[in-house]
Amino acid sequence: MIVELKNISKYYQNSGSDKKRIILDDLGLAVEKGDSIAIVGPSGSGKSTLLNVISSLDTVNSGSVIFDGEDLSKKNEKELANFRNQNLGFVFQSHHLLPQLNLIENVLLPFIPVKDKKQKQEAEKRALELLDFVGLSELIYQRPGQMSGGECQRAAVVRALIHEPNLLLADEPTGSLDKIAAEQLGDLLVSINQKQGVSVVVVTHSMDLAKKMKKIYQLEEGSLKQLTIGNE
Ligand SMILES: Nc1ncnc2c1ncn2[C@@H]1O[C@H](COP(=O)(O)OP(=O)(O)OP(=O)(O)O)[C@@H](O)[C@H]1O
Repeated sequence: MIVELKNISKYYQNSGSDKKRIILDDLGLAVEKGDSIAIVGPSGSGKSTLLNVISSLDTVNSGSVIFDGEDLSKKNEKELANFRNQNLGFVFQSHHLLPQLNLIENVLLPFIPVKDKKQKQEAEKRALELLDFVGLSELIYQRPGQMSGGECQRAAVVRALIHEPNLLLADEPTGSLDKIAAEQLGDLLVSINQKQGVSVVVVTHSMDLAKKMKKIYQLEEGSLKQLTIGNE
């Protein structure tokens, strides 16, 4: 098991009243090693909140997040930051590549502070392998402005994988892509899961993307219900 959410509740206090707005209600979820999971649900149902709870970027009112057997609520901020750096990769709706850097520089950005020469060389080797894996080898000296939206988003996936995370968390990764680029990105997430052995949790409005994952959960009224249409 990679992550287990146990009895998670999260609410916001409505301003000016005593009423609580419950977002996650005694929710449970298990992410097994090798899983690929889609979370779908209406807008505002709490999908991004749930993803942020998994990564401990957001706090909960009760319940626990267990990652590789460790309870994340026992960690302080610095330990949590280290934990995220070591274990998680993130992809968002926008690629967040820096426009003034070329593709390879963007991907290797996390390694700028690293002093160890060997570690830097290994990162560079891995970056080139991953860029080849996602079909971007030809573009390594291009800047984001010279690349398509789909290419930028695939580059963002490479950047998320550069430090070999166990779990990739993606929030609407195809939200700003056209149909063909979205299809390619979905297929890329599947091959990362199957060939690189990275577990994937993706939040999406797109059933086309969700159906590529092994399991699909619908988030509604604070709870998750597994749908039977996953690709398992
Ligand atoms: N800091 C906050 N204070 C109060 N309410 C909040 C806060 N952050 C989020 N919410 C509410 O929590 C609910 C869940 O938000 P969230 O972004 O997780 O939904 P979502 O399912 O990802 O939505 P979408 O599909 O539209 O992106 C929303 O109704 C939002 O207004």
